[in-house]
Amino acid sequence: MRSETGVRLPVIDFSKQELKPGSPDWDSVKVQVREALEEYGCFEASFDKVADVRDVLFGAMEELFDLPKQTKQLCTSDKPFSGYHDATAKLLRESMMIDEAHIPGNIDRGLTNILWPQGNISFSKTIVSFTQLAAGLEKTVRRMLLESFGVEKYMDELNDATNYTLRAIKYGRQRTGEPTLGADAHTDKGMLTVLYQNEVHGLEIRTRDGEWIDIKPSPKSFIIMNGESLGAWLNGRLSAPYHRVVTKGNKVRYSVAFFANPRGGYRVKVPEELVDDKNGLLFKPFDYEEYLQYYSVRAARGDFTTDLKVYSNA
Ligand SMILES: O=C(O)CCC(=O)C(=O)O
Ligand SMILES: [Fe+2]
Repeated sequence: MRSETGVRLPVIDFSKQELKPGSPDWDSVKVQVREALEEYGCFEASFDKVADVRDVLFGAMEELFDLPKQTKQLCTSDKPFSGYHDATAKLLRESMMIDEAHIPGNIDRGLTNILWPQGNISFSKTIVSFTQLAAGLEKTVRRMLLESFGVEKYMDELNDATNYTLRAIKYGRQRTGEPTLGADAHTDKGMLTVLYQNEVHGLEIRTRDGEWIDIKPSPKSFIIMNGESLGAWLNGRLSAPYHRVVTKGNKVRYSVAFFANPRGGYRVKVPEELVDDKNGLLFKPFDYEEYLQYYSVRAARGDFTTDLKVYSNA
């Protein structure tokens, strides 16, 4: 976790049994979450339970990406970045993304039944257990943040408006040994991202001082990252960190990105409690999926700089 610059991402412990709202442990973790997101836009969340699914999860990912390309390509979607995306001449990254991944049955319908028409119960079970852990952790972090900004009354509204999207990613082996770009520098567009990876590191985060730091999470940790939509909803009180993936060795890197995104059709609007004479409104209400569409057109041209400060400036 210590990079060449000496900067270390905060590690916050979410494994305590008694992490219940209002408890002393909860209040202490809440303060750490807010400070880490203010400083870095992300942190390492230590969460012992994920160790139970680790081996089967990366086994399932190997099984998925080892399927023939024509099979993977059956998973399609109209939404930007969703469905299957093959590696390109520029990037060794393959990805498979599924929407509303937290709804029981969607993993079967959108993924397993298409990839394995004869069935693959263990694949579905593995992915569903992972999404439940990740969604639980995302809700805990979001509740802490909302409490910390005094706007916890919006928790249920945001829950109803959340589309959890799961993206399984494979960064292929590269034989040159040279550092290779796996994901261009970008900011995540949704509310919060929960990342989990195998033992091959490569994620880098840009600090406020413009330095890139290597992220080397423990096998028992997720990385939690703030997205642009949450920053905008909080009227600019948090911002989304630029990050990229650079792989160096000749081992395959698997990661799972679990995104909490606002559902299409829901207008993301800054709560009135966060706007006053000293804090004027910075972001106009916006529809996340319209914004993602707008961004994806630019990203396809290699422009990853679009952000809500431009798109939705009040
Ligand atoms: O693979 C990773 O660790 C990061 C992936 C990522 O940044 C993304 O999918 O938005
Ligand atoms: Fe990202």
